Amino acid sequence: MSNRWIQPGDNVDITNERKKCTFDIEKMSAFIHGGEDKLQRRREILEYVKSNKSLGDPQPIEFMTRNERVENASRKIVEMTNNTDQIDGSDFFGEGMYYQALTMGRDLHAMSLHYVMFIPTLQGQTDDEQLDHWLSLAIARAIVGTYAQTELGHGTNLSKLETTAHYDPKTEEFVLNSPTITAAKWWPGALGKSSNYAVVVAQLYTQGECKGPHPFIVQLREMDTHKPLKGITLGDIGPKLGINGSDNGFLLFDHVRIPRRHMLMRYSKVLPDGTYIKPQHSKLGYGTMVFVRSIMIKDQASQLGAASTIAIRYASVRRQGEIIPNSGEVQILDYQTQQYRLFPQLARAFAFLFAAYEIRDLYMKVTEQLTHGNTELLPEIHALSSGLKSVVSWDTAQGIEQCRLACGGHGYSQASAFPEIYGYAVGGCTYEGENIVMLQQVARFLMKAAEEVKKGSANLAEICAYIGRKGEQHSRFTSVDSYRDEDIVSDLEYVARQQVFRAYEKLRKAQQQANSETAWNSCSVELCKTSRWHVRLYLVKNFLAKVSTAPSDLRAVLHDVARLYAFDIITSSSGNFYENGYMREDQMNEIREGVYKCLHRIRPNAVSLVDSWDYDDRELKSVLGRRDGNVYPALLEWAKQSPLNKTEVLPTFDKYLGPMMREAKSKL
Ligand SMILES: CC/C=C\C/C=C\C/C=C\C/C=C\C/C=C\C/C=C/C(=O)SCCNC(=O)CCNC(=O)[C@H](O)C(C)(C)COP(=O)(O)OP(=O)(O)OC[C@H]1O[C@@H](n2cnc3c(N)ncnc32)[C@H](O)[C@@H]1OP(=O)(O)O
Ligand SMILES: Cc1cc2nc3c(=O)[nH]c(=O)nc-3n(C[C@H](O)[C@H](O)[C@H](O)COP(=O)(O)OP(=O)(O)OC[C@H]3O[C@@H](n4cnc5c(N)ncnc54)[C@H](O)[C@@H]3O)c2cc1C
Repeated sequence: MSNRWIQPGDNVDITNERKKCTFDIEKMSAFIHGGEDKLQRRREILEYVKSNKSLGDPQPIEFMTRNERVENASRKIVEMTNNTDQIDGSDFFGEGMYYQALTMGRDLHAMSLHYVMFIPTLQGQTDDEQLDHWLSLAIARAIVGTYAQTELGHGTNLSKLETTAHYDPKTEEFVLNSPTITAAKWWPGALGKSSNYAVVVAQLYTQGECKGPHPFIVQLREMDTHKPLKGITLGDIGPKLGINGSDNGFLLFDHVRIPRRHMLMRYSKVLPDGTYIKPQHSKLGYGTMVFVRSIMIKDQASQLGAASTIAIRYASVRRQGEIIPNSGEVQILDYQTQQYRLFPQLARAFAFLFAAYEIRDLYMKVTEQLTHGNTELLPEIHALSSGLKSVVSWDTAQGIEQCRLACGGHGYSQASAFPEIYGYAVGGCTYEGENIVMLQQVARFLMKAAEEVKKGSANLAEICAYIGRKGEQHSRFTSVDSYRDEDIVSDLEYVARQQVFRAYEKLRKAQQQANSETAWNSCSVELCKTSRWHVRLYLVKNFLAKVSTAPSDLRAVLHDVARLYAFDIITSSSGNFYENGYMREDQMNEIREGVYKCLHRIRPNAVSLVDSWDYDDRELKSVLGRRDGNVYPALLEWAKQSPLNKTEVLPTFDKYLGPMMREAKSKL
């Protein structure tokens, strides 16, 4: 089989790995990315990005100051969006995200929120007339916007946001105000210096009543000078753990007046006389968050896939220590511990990517239904997107860190790209809803389903139908080889169902002794566990189902990866499976052996599996993970670019170290 990843001059070890591959990598890449046509488009976009020198960085961004990063990112995003004819703009999830990943990397930029939240909010929250006016301006880039919801004092609890929008029927205007310091908007991406417009979420007051948080479109800066408008104070919030190419900002209003029609009125409205028309569903205004939570799953999968690619490629070229004395140093990928550390990360990346396709499809279905006023699927998409966002971003952050550790000392260098990948991805545990909080949203959905089952209703959504099933009393497991996909699912369903009812009963008892909010809090650890099991079950089920749709010659290797994902979950929570004698220790030990078998089977294909994800060096931006495996000379070249190496002797020698040593010597 030809292998496009092998080229002359490559490291011998990585080339030998590629020669061992037992499947068609191009076919696997096409399966991973949704078909041959999609793969072909990726290659075309990559060629374009490589050919346009203005889309590149003048030096690795790790060596830039924050100001240089912000400037470099702004230059590139303008160049990138000058050339959107290179992609199918309607395919944000595929071509849009890939084009931006290749060009912008993981540092974010002046327009990240413009594309991820500002435009989607205009699309989702405006009425037809407003859409006509604002969308064309935003798409043409005549205005640059962000999404300003979180405040210094409140991010999670939206009902307590303090920014106010009082309606004045005399002038038909809203008056935006930040009555306290804690009302300052804080965090919105590109708010500090880049955006001149924002969707601002504020408490709407009309006819003397507060109607809760609503979105408004607000001009922040003068069009020509870019100076803040009167009554508006704003700026950058300073450096962060990651995404330092983005000017996340703060914003305060001092009685700023905006026209009535700047309230986004697709769902809620304020009429000229101040009459409030409420939305058909109270959470329709939260739609943009659901959208971002849904697209985050793919983004996170892609970060974990990248980390796995870097670590697995590096482990194939790094030789250290011997397994058999005096037989030569081995590739560190041959150590079982290394495989145990890395292959489950790759398996997770697959599981998350395949779930991302599902949530995208569900999101599109919900959007279509909403155009007909049908809100039936809102609770389901809210629960699934919240749950996946939480579990996936957590596992991704832990997985990236494992990949870094697995690369030893070089993993700690920014040359590896791990610090940047981690800094970028771990933000996902917090933004779009803090993970623990979002898990509790899932739990609300699950507790309602449990209540339905207790009442004898069989009318459960497919996603939680397992809660209503009787299920087996004992695992059907007899041997790893005969452990069928449906048995694996059935075992996970057992544990997930047990956990649902354990939390349900605990909550019910607590509610008999306290009010429902206090009761909820006293059960919230168990409730979060319930949500995690629900999501893990979903991920395993979906992964196995997706593998069954793969071309037949890819199924064996993918099945090993999917089983590793499932076995790893089962064995790392063995206690849950022993409960009520559902599984025996000898069965669990066999599944543990199954993990090692999977590692052994995946080993020869490991490099080719990560190659199949089709990351170009341009996207990985990692010296350790480079395609050709020539890591050591590249590390030396990378280090030479450090600004500290511009001169042989730093001023610090004349100022501090030189005098110190001279003085010490003179005293000897
Ligand atoms: C050029 C770029 C191209 C490509 C980019 C590539 C990739 C992009 C990928 C990633 C993004 C990259 C960069 C962006 C980086 C960062 C952006 C970050 C933005 C932000 O963070 S914006 C701010 C987000 N904020 C939050 O998420 C706040 C979290 N809080 C909440 O959501 C709610 O307050 C909370 C916690 C859900 C509670 O809400 P509330 O108090 O109002 O409700 P209740 O608890 O009383 O519940 C009532 C009821 O309503 C249900 N519900 C809640 N939310 C929803 C919803 N959204 N939809 C449907 N239903 C909802 C809830 O479950 C209850 O139901 P019940 O009564 O149980 O039936
Ligand atoms: C990188 C990044 C980018 C961001 N971009 C934007 C943006 O563009 N626009 C924007 O508006 N916002 C943005 N945010 C803000 C982000 O949405 C919030 O930080 C997030 O929603 C969490 O809210 P919080 O900061 O108030 O956390 P808090 O709610 O204060 O969380 C602190 C702790 O309290 C716990 N906690 C809070 N409430 C509960 C509860 N009810 N039950 C149990 N535990 C609870 C949490 O679990 C957490 O452990 C961004 C944040 C980051 C980190």
